[in-house]
Amino acid sequence: MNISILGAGAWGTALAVQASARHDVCLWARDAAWVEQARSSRLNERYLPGVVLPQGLTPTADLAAAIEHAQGGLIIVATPMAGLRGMLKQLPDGASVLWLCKGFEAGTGLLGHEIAREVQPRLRVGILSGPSFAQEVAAGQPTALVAASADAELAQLAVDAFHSERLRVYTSCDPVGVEVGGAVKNVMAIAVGLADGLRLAAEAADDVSAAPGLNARAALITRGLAEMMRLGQALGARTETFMGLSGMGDLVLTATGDLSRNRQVGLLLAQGLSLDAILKRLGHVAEGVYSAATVLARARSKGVDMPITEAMVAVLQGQLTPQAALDLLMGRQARAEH
Ligand SMILES: NC(=O)c1ccc[n+]([C@@H]2O[C@H](COP(=O)([O-])OP(=O)(O)OC[C@H]3O[C@@H](n4cnc5c(N)ncnc54)[C@H](O)[C@@H]3O)[C@@H](O)[C@H]2O)c1
Ligand SMILES: O=P(O)(O)OC[C@H](O)CO
Repeated sequence: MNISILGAGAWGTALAVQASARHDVCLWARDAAWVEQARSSRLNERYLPGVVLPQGLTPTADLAAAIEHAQGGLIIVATPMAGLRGMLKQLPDGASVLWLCKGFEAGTGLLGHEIAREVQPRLRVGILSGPSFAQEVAAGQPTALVAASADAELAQLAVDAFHSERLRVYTSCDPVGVEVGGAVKNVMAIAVGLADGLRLAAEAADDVSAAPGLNARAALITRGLAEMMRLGQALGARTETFMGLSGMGDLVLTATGDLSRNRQVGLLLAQGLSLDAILKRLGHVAEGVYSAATVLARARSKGVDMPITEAMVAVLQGQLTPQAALDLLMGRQARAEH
């Protein structure tokens, strides 16, 4: 199959490396200088250091050629959420496209499938999501993903493109649930990072008496899942999706795995670094930072209560300290669990 991956960050590059073992893969980057360098070095030192780009993978800066290459095949949009709208606008009618980004669009508050419906309704669209750190996928470490689309043939195309003995690809007919899971887990990973970071700071100060520990981590993950499900149900998702790879699976990975950029944001905020300094240090996108406020706005518009998200928005906007956010969550009125 001919596959074009649009966006040569960590995740686009990792999937391109995997797919190029069996398919003819074009990897488009907007930075022509990067393409020149990648063609000669066969490396992506900026976004995925140490991973060799196989010969079956062709880096290109020519977007029209990349789109042409995937005619009758598959286009993967691998930009952050902020780039999805611009990419979809350039794709031809009838193209088969999946995106990898996880979030709500800042400003409009839309999910990917809603953006697609708005800008290019004649595309065949879906999402590829699930618990997956780019570095592990690039290294061939076992991973399971989920391809979600209302178009079952398109989800199957994702299986044909990426399923292998190292990378399992499940299908789902619930794009709404898969997208909500991917967006909300990033915000929850910031929250868990924040709590774990407070614990580390307390250990460094040799006073862990009231610091959040493993109990707090489990509570945030579980109540985070409850928030994710409430919002998903309000937006028309299927409940069982949140028990799957793109819900609980990705929430557990991102909230507890130190490779997560969103978790790192929380850990570093708890150390007292400013958000600007953290984003510079990461050098990669942390979608939860940009979509937290839109998750909250979307939830409020549906009358959905999302207290952890609300506290994270206040921390990210500098209105609450990490400790005050935790105190606020612990001080909420008692209520029934379900
Ligand atoms: N890294 C992972 O392990 C991983 C795994 C699953 C999903 N994701 C999701 O995939 C998306 C991309 O993540 P990443 O890790 O590859 O990011 P990254 O920060 O490593 O790279 C982002 C890439 O997109 C390009 N880009 C940024 N804005 C753009 C725009 N407006 N138009 C075109 N290109 C643009 C950058 O130049 C860069 O090449 C995110 O939404 C992320 O949540 C990442
Ligand atoms: O590094 P993060 O926090 O963007 O998470 C990466 C992936 O979404 C994990 O599935």
